[in-house]
Amino acid sequence: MNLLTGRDIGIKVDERWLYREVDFHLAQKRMLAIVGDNGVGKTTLLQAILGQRKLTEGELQWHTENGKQPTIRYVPQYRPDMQAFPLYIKDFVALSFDRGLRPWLSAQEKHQLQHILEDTNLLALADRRIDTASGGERQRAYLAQALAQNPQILILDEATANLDNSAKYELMDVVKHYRDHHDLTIIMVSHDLDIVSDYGDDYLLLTPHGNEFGDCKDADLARLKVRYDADV
Ligand SMILES: Nc1ncnc2c1ncn2[C@@H]1O[C@H](COP(=O)(O)OP(=O)(O)OP(=O)(O)O)[C@@H](O)[C@H]1O
Repeated sequence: MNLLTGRDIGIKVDERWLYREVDFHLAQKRMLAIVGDNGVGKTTLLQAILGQRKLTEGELQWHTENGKQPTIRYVPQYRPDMQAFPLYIKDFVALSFDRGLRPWLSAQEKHQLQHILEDTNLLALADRRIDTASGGERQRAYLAQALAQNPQILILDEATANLDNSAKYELMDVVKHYRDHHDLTIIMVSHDLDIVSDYGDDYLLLTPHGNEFGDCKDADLARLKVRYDADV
C-alpha cells in the first residue's frame, strides 16, 4: 500500500531551485533512502514531508484515511558533543510517554517500555546512565524514544553518521527487525551507500540536474556512486 506520493516536486530557496520534477512514492513498511550531495536539499524535502515547509511546486499526497500526515517520529544524527543527560537509559526512553504531570509510569507504559528496551537491545543497559553510554547505545536510546511513541513513519536523518561500523549495523538491524514486526515505514537520509544498499528498499537520488527514484535491488550502486560522487 502506498502511504505517500510526491509528484513533480520543486523547491526554491532564495530564488534558487534546489530541484524540480521530483517524483517518488513511499510504500507502507518499505525503507526509502534519500541520497544526494551535501546541500542538495535532503533536509528541506524532509521538512516538506513533515509539513514544516511549503513546496514551491508539485504536491505531496498522503494516502491515509483522512488524507492527513500520519504519526512521524525522527531520529537525528548522533554527534559526540551532543548534550547527554544525567538520566538512566530507561528514564530517558520513558520521557517520550505523554504523562503530563504524573511522575510514575502506568502498568501499560511499564510494559511498553520493557518491550521497546528489548527491541532496541537496551534491556541489559536500562539502569546505565545515558551520559556514560557509548555512541551506538545512545543512538539506540534516541531510537527507542522515537519508537515508544508508536509512529507509523520513522525518519532517520543521517542517524548512522559518526558511529563506528558495528554500532551502525546494530542500529540498522534493530530498525529493520522492528519494522519487520510492526507497522512501520522508514525514510532515511544517508550519505552511506553501503547502508543504503544493505537496508534500503527504494532510493531517491537528488541532484541539482536531475533526480532518480527506484528500487534499491535494481539499482546499480556503483553507477549511483559515480553519479553521486560526480556531484561532490
Ligand atoms: N531557511 C533557509 N534559508 C536559506 N537557505 C536555506 C534555508 N533552508 C535551507 N537552505 C539552503 O538550501 C540548501 C539545501 O539545504 P539542506 O539542508 O536541505 O541540504 P541537505 O541535502 O540536507 O544537506 P546536508 O547533506 O549537508 O545535510 C542549502 O544550500 C541551504 O543552505
